[in-house]
Amino acid sequence: MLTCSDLTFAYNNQKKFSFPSFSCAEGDTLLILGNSGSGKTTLLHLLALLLQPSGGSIQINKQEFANLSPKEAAKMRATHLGIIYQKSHFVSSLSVLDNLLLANYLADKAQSKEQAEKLARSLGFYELLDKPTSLLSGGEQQRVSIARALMNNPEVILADEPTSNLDDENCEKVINLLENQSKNIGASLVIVTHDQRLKDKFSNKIILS
Ligand SMILES: Nc1ncnc2c1ncn2[C@@H]1O[C@H](COP(=O)(O)OP(=O)(O)OP(=O)(O)O)[C@@H](O)[C@H]1O
Repeated sequence: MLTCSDLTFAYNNQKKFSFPSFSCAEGDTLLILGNSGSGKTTLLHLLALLLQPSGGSIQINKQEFANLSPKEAAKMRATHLGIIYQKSHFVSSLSVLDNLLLANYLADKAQSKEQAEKLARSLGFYELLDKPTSLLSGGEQQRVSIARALMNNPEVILADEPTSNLDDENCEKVINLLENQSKNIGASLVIVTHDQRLKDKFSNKIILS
């Protein structure tokens, strides 16, 4: 269970944010909606422990994640969170398989080729495992990014605009994959989006203004 209460953040004196409190249970999905500039990416970066809040609390299964040192935050991010960024940020000199195994390595976990192959099968890119990531299409990169976020069976998955560049058919496919995979491992899925196609699909949502 992810619970955030009274989170505040300021880039400077002019740009201050007070976010609504919310929670997202295991296997559930939370949408963070809002217009451009409303603070969606800022909130996602707070949840990803890339920014530090000026106040409030971020808890995963009652453990506090706000106000960690940068070193602790990096460790917690690698072990408890799976992040799907808008851009994939793969290591282009490595194969798809090695990019997946890197997620294990960065979390100090044993590298599980078995887990990578299982995810590749269920996300439909098994035949790409030995390819360099530089040869992947946009849709393939997205599926590999989802698999990479799942490699360590995280408690929370954060997805930044996962459908923004997709047509209706692929939007539906990617959301279903994300939802099913998160449910499979009992993770809380948080999706930041301004994609209006998603807004009626989930009941748990917050709208930033
Ligand atoms: N490093 C920064 N320093 C100062 N202001 C910033 C910084 N980063 C973002 N902002 C401002 O904070 C506000 C929220 O930005 P944020 O990127 O969180 O919005 P968003 O809702 O994700 O927008 P979009 O949908 O366009 O990506 C914007 O007005 C932005 O200009």
